[in-house]
Amino acid sequence: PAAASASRNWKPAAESVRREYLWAWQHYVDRALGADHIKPISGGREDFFVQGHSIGLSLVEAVDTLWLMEADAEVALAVRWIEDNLSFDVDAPFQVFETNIRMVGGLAAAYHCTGAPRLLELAVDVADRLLPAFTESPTGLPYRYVNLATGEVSRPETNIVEVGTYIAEFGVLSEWTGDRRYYDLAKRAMRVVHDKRTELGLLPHDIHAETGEWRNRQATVGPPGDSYYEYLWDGYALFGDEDLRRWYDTLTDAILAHQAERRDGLLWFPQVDAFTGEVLSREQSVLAGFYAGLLAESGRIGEGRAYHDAFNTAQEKFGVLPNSLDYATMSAADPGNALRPEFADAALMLWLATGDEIFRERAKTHYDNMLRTSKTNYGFAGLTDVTAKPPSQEDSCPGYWWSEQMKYYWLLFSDTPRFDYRDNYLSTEANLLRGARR
Ligand SMILES: O=C1NC[C@H](CO)[C@@H](O)[C@@H]1O
Ligand SMILES: [Ca+2]
Repeated sequence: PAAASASRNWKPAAESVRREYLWAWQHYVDRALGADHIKPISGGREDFFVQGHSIGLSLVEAVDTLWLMEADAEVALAVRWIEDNLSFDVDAPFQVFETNIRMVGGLAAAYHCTGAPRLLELAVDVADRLLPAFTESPTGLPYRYVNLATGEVSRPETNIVEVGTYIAEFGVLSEWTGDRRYYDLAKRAMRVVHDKRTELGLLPHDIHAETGEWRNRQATVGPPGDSYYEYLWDGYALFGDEDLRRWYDTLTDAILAHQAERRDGLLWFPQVDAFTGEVLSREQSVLAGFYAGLLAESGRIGEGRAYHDAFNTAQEKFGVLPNSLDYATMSAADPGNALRPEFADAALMLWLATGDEIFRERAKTHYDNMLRTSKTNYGFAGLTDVTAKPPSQEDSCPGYWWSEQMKYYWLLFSDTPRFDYRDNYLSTEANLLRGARR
């Protein structure tokens, strides 16, 4: 990357990230191998998708991170576990969105990095088990749940994230297998949502998969709006689909016109009524912070910088960002932090887009604060209150921790030869679907 300014020596930071990750990985292998989650304080195991039946979520999420860190023995162990143990023939309803971004995406990224054929077979296997959610829907908007063994679909009360966050994972499956069904089904759902935008060009976030009717009035760039917008741009960036770019630009122009607010020189994105533009809430989920990176990736660099500046003001105040803050009062609306990665996600995207060292500095602060507050007996723990002294931990470590922030820090600090810094793609779960240099 064209790091214009003379940058500091980032090697020690990169070595710290790799050391801490492999330390946590070893505890997962020793105490929770095959579990969806390790419980980092007690060393216990925890299920994510289906209570009582883990499918190795954290392991699948870790493969491409381990590979980028050149931890090849650990990659071999993880791939071997998947080849020997992973089966999606589970008679239970799985959430289609989470299963896609984590398992389809995790397996596709592992295949992209290692080339192990079983990984692609399993990505296709689980994607095929998700398809009834799309093909059974009268509108093309997928149901929220599908039974992976029987194909029974359920829960049509859904949202634009859970109907519109598939094109990256489904698109590479279509590219790698030649079967266009995945791409076409993912794109159709995105078109339905775009075509239902309001007069202002805004989108409410809740929708019904059977009637196609909006179920609320509020628009947000946070959950459950966020990755719908992200994947419009990503579908263009990955596959050159001009429809997706046009839909993205139409909706983004409307967001910048009606859903942005400058306050005390900082740029924020309040929740607004999609039909009238009235501001409904100035709470800002920490998950919305990814949007600073998306704006920068998609040519709105000034706005991307400004939004990251806003979240950085909050990081400077809180140390560890709360799950949700109210930017009118800069107070913690939800004082927990479930090890959310979005600030680091956006820092990486902004650094790749600008080469500006400030984003590496901000990500280093994010890492240092996480290390100081979340590290515990057998790994890294979410926090129940970032404002407590010291912040109070909870016995949980989410699957995305293994795929997201530690990978972002590693890519920002290591300059690893295994990553193409000029031509790459990381999904909303940070799954590497383009740019692995084997
Ligand atoms: O898009 C996502 N939303 C929620 C998680 C991280 O906060 C993660 O699963 C992913 O980044
Ligand atoms: Ca994301």
